[in-house]
Amino acid sequence: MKKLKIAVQKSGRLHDESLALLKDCGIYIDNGRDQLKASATNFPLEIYYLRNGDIPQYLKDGVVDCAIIGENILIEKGEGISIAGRLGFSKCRVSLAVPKTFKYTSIEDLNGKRIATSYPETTLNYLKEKGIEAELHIINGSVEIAPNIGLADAICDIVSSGSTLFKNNLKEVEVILKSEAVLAVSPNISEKSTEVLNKLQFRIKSVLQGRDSRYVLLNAPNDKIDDIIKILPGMKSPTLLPLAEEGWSSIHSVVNRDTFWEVIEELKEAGAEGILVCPIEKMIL
Ligand SMILES: Nc1ncnc2c1ncn2[C@@H]1O[C@H](COP(=O)(O)OP(=O)(O)OP(=O)(O)O)[C@@H](O)[C@H]1O
Ligand SMILES: O=P(O)(O)OC[C@H]1O[C@H](OP(=O)(O)OP(=O)(O)O)[C@H](O)[C@@H]1O
Ligand SMILES: [Mg+2]
Repeated sequence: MKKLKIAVQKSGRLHDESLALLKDCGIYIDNGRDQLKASATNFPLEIYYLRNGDIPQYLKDGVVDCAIIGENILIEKGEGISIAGRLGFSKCRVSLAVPKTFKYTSIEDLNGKRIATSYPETTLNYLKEKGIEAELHIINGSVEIAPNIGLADAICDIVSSGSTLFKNNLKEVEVILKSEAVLAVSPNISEKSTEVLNKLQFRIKSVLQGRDSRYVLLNAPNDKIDDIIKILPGMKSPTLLPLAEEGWSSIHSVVNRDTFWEVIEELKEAGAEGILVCPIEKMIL
């Protein structure tokens, strides 16, 4: 089978979780730490370790078929590259920020100002859309320092927890876009490689659905079953099994990770006992 070429960030914020995702997909990679290229031993996949910022060009040129990349980089320079799926990690936003002392009331306040950024296209497009003209200073890192050293009046950069802005006496004033890691696909991918990509995507989806869900098992007296089942959605409907003790049953179901504490409280109130919550490795709907 033809090998699918996938780009993964060589080092940085996306690297570890990208490899963990492939591992959870059951893909084993023959790895030397400083290798630029590696092969999976049990799946037709070749991994290219590249810089996140360089990956769009490799996708456009068809050097790689697909990539795990920050969505914000695709928005900046990924024209023509499609997104096959969102991966749920490296969540952040690209925002405009100004010094805390700047009396900011609206985007109009940035007219004629100097803005430092590593994302010139994203910044310019946003300003253009709002009818604002500003002078851009393109820098590759430590953008948040620019206002403090007199290089710019404002910045446009990645914000996650906000602690870098806070440490540099800046405040976020406009969110331009939200981003997370995505699976991006080259416009030049071949039909044969698309077949492998579809298999990979199926595995990724099963892993992500599993990560988002919890398997819940509980015991309940039979006269409480109807009330409990109303609380539990399940994949199709909850599983119901009789316990050895007469008049009792075991109920199994799948609950969303983000809501399961609330669901557990409701279940207890409805008469559930001995509740177990287990992780799900893969979930295929
Ligand atoms: N603080 C953060 N919190 C969450 N996600 C982030 C954060 N900073 C960056 N990201 C996301 O992770 C991606 C990679 O960031 P990182 O700083 O590791 O590399 P980079 O500077 O974009 O790239 P390169 O690999 O080219 O050096 C970004 O494009 C963004 O999508
Ligand atoms: O809101 P926060 O949680 O503080 O995160 C935001 C910071 O994270 C990123 O930098 P990173 O740590 O990746 O350093 P880099 O500039 O070397 O890429 C980004 O460029 C911001 O500076
Ligand atoms: Mg960074």
